[in-house]
Amino acid sequence: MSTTNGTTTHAHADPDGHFRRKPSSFRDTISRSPDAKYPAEKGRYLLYMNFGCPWAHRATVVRQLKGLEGVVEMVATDFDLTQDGWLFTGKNGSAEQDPVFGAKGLREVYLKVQPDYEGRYTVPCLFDKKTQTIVNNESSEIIRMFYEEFDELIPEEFRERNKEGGGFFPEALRGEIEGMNEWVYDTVNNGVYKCGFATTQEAYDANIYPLFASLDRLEAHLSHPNHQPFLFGKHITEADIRLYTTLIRFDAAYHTIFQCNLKSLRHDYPRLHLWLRRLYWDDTALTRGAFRDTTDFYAYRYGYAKARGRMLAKGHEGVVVVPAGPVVGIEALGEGEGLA
Ligand SMILES: N[C@@H](CCC(=O)N[C@@H](CS)C(=O)NCC(=O)O)C(=O)O
Repeated sequence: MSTTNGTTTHAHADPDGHFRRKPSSFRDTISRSPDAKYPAEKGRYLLYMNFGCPWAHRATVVRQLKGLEGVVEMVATDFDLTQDGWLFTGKNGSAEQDPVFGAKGLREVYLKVQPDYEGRYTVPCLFDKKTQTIVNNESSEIIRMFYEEFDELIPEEFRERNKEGGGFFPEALRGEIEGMNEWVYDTVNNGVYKCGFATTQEAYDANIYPLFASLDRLEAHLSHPNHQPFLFGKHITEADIRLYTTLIRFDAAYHTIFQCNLKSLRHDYPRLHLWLRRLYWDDTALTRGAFRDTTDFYAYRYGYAKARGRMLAKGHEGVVVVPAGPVVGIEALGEGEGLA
């Protein structure tokens, strides 16, 4: 985090060239219990998000998968991240202005809630309209609240306990899902940022190979009969949701703009690619188009191109990080493909 002209801006890499994501600040919980500090209530909570951010995407896709559209309000900022943070502009899917405070941007919302707040003004951000506080701005926790805590307020078929397979975070698979979350977060979800925001060759090289080792590991994981069509079998779980929001951005933005280009998903990972296409194109009762509806490729191309440009312009003008890929410079000719 740095301050220029009294304006808080977003830092990328630390002085050693490595990007390190800072922990989220608001960590309260909404609960199904009526006497909780934040009880689940229809219309009480609001999710600030935008269509570019993969962490916000986790929350928007779960909100739609759970049928929570009429229960938790959603307000989009513009996906164009400015010097002043996320803004309400009326463009790029954004609301004209913040519906609660009439704020022009998300920073103002954070500062209304906590005037001495010094963290980042991030999406997703789950806001309580009744007490005018931010309940939580950590996507991994917001999605878990969405799985179960609002279940009394939605139709029977969307409730976790009524789902064959036990829902998005089933008891029997918790250990395995948590295990996968850990390495996928570090090397894939956040790994792409560590490559794209690296400002030294050393930082990029330290992260690009672990990223592709993890994609290879995921490809191998999907070859197991118990791991099809989804990562843990017949039912979509949290592991699928958390992987989707990164992989749907992969070829469009991370491969090109963040230099994660040893391989592409569409040409080099047939199982992962099929897994991704199935989620994106599904219109059955399983997802009702939730993955596709919450996906916006232009937001990814624009948002990451701008973010990397801004990073280089801010004191890193001379930086050259040489991309590692493609791993094969040019494919060899096959039998009979030569000119002679
Ligand atoms: N740990 C957070 C990360 C959220 C996050 O980093 N969001 C980014 C957008 S992708 C953001 O709002 N950045 C604004 C900024 O840094 O000013 C989560 O998973 O919810």
